[in-house]
Amino acid sequence: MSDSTPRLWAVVPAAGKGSRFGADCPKQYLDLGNAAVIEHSLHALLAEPRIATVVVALRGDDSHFQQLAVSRNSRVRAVQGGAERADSVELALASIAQDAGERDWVLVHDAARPCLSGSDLSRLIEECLARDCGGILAQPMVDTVKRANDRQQVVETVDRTVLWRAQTPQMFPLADLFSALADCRKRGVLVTDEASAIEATGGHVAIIQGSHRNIKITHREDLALAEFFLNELRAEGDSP
Ligand SMILES: Nc1ccn([C@@H]2O[C@H](COP(=O)(O)OP(=O)(O)OP(=O)(O)O)[C@@H](O)[C@H]2O)c(=O)n1
Ligand SMILES: C[C@](O)(CO)[C@H](O)COP(=O)(O)O
Repeated sequence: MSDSTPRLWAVVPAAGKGSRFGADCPKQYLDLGNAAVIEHSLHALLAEPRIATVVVALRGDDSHFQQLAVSRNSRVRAVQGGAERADSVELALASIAQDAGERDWVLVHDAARPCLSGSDLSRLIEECLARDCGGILAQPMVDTVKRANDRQQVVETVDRTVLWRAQTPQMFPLADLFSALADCRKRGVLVTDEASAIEATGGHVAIIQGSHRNIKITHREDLALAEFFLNELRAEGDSP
C-alpha cells in the first residue's frame, strides 16, 4: 500500500442470490421505481464526492450488472465476489489493496440497501473521521426482544435498551478491515458484517444512529416499503 493523502473507498457486496426473496433474478436487480435496487444503492454512494472509487463484488455468473449504465461509471469497478458476504468484501478489498494508501478508509454498503440517505452517509463519514474510529449506521431496537429455545419457547426477555440493529454502510480504516476479515477467515470465525470482524480482532466500533428507512431488501414485502421510503427521501431531497 502507498502512503498518500487518505482516500475513502466504497465496497458494495452484490454477489448474493437473494434466496429468501425468491425472485427469478437476484433481488439487487429487481426494478425499484425508476431503477434497479443496486442502482439506487450505488447512486447514493456516487453522490458523495468524498468517495473516490466504488468496488462492486458480483457473482461469477452475473449477466445483469454490465447492462446497467452505472457499470460504466468511471468511479465504479467490478470484481468477482465469494461464497459468503464476508468473502465478497474481502475479495473486493484484495482488488484495491495495492492501490490503497496506508491511511485510506473504506465503507461497505449492501447492494440490497437502496434507501440510504445522503444525510446518513455524510454523518457516518464525518463521525468516523472526527472520532478516528470505525463505525456503523444502526437503529435502536424498538420491539421487546425475546430469547427462545430450539422449540421456539421463550426463555427470557432481553434488555433491549442496549440492543441495536446494524445497518450499512459500515466504515473502517481499509487496512484494519482487510486484516480483520483475513484473520477471521483463517480462524474460521463466521462474520455477518464488517463490525463483527473488527470486534473479533479487538477493534472498536462506534454506533451512529441511522434512519429506519435504510432497510435491507430481504423478503418480498420489503420491495414496496423500499419504494415508499425512496419516494419520501426524494421528496425531502435526501437521495440522488
Ligand atoms: N456471497 C455473498 C452473499 C451476499 N452478498 C451481498 O451481501 C448483501 C446482504 O446479503 P443478503 O441480504 O443476505 O443477500 P443474499 O445473500 O442475496 O440473500 P439470501 O441470504 O436471501 O440469499 C447483499 O447485497 C448480497 O448481494 C455478497 O456480496 N456475497
Ligand atoms: C451487513 C448487514 O446488512 C448488517 O445488518 C447484515 O448482517 C447482512 O446480513 P445478511 O444475512 O448477509 O443479509
